[in-house]
Amino acid sequence: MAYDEACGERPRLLVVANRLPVSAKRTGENSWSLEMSPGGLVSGLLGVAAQFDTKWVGWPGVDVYDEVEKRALSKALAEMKCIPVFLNEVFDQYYNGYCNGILWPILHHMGLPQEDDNDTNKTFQTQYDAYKRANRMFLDVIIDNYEEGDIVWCHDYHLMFLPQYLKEYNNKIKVGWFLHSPFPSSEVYKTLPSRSELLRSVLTSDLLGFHTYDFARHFVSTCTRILGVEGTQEGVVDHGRVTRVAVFPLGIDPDRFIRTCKLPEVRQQMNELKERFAGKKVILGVDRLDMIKGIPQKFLGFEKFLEENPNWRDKVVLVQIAVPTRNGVPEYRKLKNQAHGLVGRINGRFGSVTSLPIHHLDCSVDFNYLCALYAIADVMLVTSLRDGMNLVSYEFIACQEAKKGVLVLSEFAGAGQSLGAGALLVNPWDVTEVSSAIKEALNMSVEERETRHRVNFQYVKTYSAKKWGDDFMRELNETVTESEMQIGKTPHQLPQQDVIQRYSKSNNRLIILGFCGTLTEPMNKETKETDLKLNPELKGTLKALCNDPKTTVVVLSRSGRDILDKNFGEYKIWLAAENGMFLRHTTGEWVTNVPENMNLDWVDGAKNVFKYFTDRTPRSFLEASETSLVWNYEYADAEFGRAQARDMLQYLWSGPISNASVDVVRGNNSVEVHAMGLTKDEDIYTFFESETLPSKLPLETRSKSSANNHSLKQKRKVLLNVFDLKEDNYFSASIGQARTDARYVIDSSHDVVDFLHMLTVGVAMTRTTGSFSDSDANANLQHSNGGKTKEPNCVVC
Ligand SMILES: O=P(O)(O)OC[C@H]1O[C@H](O[C@H]2O[C@H](CO)[C@@H](O)[C@H](O)[C@H]2O)[C@H](O)[C@@H](O)[C@@H]1O
Ligand SMILES: O=c1ccn([C@@H]2O[C@H](COP(=O)(O)OP(=O)(O)O)[C@@H](O)[C@H]2O)c(=O)[nH]1
Repeated sequence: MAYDEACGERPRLLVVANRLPVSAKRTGENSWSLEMSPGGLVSGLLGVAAQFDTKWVGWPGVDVYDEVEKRALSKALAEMKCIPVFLNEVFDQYYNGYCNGILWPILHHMGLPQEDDNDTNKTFQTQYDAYKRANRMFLDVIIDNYEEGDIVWCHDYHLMFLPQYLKEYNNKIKVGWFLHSPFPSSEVYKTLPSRSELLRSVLTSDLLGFHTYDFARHFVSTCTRILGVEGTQEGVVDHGRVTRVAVFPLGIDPDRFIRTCKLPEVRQQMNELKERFAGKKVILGVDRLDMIKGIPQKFLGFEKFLEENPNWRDKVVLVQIAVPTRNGVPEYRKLKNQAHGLVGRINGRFGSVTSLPIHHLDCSVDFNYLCALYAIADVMLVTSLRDGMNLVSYEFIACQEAKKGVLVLSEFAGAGQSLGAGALLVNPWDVTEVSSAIKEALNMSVEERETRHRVNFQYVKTYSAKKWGDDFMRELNETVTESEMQIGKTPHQLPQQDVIQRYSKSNNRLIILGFCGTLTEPMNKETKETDLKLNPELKGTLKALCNDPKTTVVVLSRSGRDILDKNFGEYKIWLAAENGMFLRHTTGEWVTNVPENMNLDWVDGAKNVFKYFTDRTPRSFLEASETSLVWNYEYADAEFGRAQARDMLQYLWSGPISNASVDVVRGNNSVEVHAMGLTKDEDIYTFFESETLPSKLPLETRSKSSANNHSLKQKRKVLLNVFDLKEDNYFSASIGQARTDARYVIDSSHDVVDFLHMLTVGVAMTRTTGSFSDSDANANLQHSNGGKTKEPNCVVC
């Protein structure tokens, strides 16, 4: 269902992109002609606009300084729902400079150009300043046109500062950002001066979209490496704030192409073209004349084909439409000369008086003619060296219902991931491979062409631009709703005073405590698992709590039996080692809680991988037990630690744990693998909350561990009865973590010491005076809050 159908009315949308869908050309004083703008971004977005109440904000394609003229052009554009941003004097340094001279090559793995020492008016810094200024100019226009509730969808690398500016202006605006180009590997991105500021700004958006998983993965890993933030399944997490990162492959409006191919005038153009190329197969190329499109590589591949297949020389023609683009950038001007040189060489080598193998046009063509060309071509040749999507490939397929020609497609275009099944994929750098693919395409049987075409045609029909827009908007709305709910769920400080009062009055109490970070003495960067020690300040308090016959104290830890024995041997306490795999009664004997048939074959292999990374990551450490492995890099360099964790997970998934029944938990600063179904740290907080246990198991593992769930439910039932743990009758608190399933938070392990101490004081006072008053509590506690009325029986920290 489309988004608008679900909501009843069309949502208002401001689409903000560098280019408006129409560009103005001055035809006289105060008069303009408006032409369709080139490029896939515009084509793609045109397919989206209908289902929203859309207005476009963007550069109109010309400089206009005179206010009267500005008003006239704005009026003409308003009829097309377009709002101009007049960039004028900023344009050159912003668009030719920072956007297309610096960002574009970086995004496409082409490296930063050398800064020109002689031109002090045009440096990285001046271009960067212009870029920021231009982004502010977009903001100003948006502010003038924004109405409450509008969704603002920013597009592409031209507008990386806009999300931050928008959120600074009004944090409530729903902001999405979509990148139409690829996102590079962090190794390439990190060469960019000002790399962090751009990432930070983009991360203020609610939703970030990319064409492919590769680009999204590069983005997330770049953020983790450069900013030291956390990368998760959902996206990027920074100080508890999640920026959702997702994949939305753009498509086209296929029906527009199918309809156009049926128009009489287009049929007429097709006939003319067929006549013009009678007796020859037509290979078609349609690209902006951009370095990323691999036009020289295409010519070299074609030259090789002609060289090696003399019988084809007068039977094939390559028609290349090279749409002029970004002439203000020196690299593009050089490319034009290079392309012309190659065309001259190849035509000179293989042409004759009456026929030329390459027809190269330095111009754009109108839409109808483009459709006619797509429709009559036998082969479409796309050799991009790197390309966000490449919609030309889609358009060709949409126009080939009758002919069922072959798409030869670069594996480095985003489209390679969607149309790879029906296309012949090539590495454009490999001229021999391109040449062979041309040959294969030209000789392909009708049956094979039909099968390949069917696959791709189905894809192009289904994954349209409309679907792309719907999916992005739906995700944006869901993301915003979820994050609003998350804010509502942020836990409050533990109401210590209230807990103490009710704890004192209760006759049957259960305290469940963690160990590391809860009861341990303060740790430093060098602390190892084996060195963990119970905080000496707690000894007396813990003894008092354990010796109280009305109180049962449990320490539930990830640590192994040895460590717990060493620290708690002298206490009358329950110990649950390895997250409950081993239990020790207050009398001191350990019992195993491991299911008999549990397969632990994976442990040794995984341990080697953990050890490898521990050895190579200074200040990280490994906690290994019989059933679980935890690699902790809390004290390692944050950026390096995260990068290592990611690599480690990749090794683990592809090797030792690929077929094992394990849970993998990616913590803030740790990677944990444990036998499936064991309680994870955070599960204890939800254990008493609801009937569905454990709450956090990933969907795909739930069914496998249903037997385990059943036994957990049983245990829960027993505990609920014994301790009378009604819903409101217990208090769970996590230490210093904002994102938690616990109901409350306690700021630090110091506060845990104070709080546990106060529990014993409360009991003593109640015993001597019969009550524990607010003033008693206030005299002793720094952190206190108002709270509930029922008697608490359970405290989980
Ligand atoms: O506006 P220009 O500087 O003339 O450039 C035209 C567009 O080029 C880029 O297009 C990208 O978007 C397409 C649609 O998502 C995608 O298929 C293609 O692979 C990309 O190169 C650029 O990203 C756009 O902003 C430009 O408008
Ligand atoms: O003379 C032309 C030839 C092509 N196109 C359009 O330009 C877009 C190119 O998009 P693509 O995604 O392939 O690459 P981009 O140019 O955006 O990098 C396609 O929609 C083409 O229909 C155009 O406007 N004029």
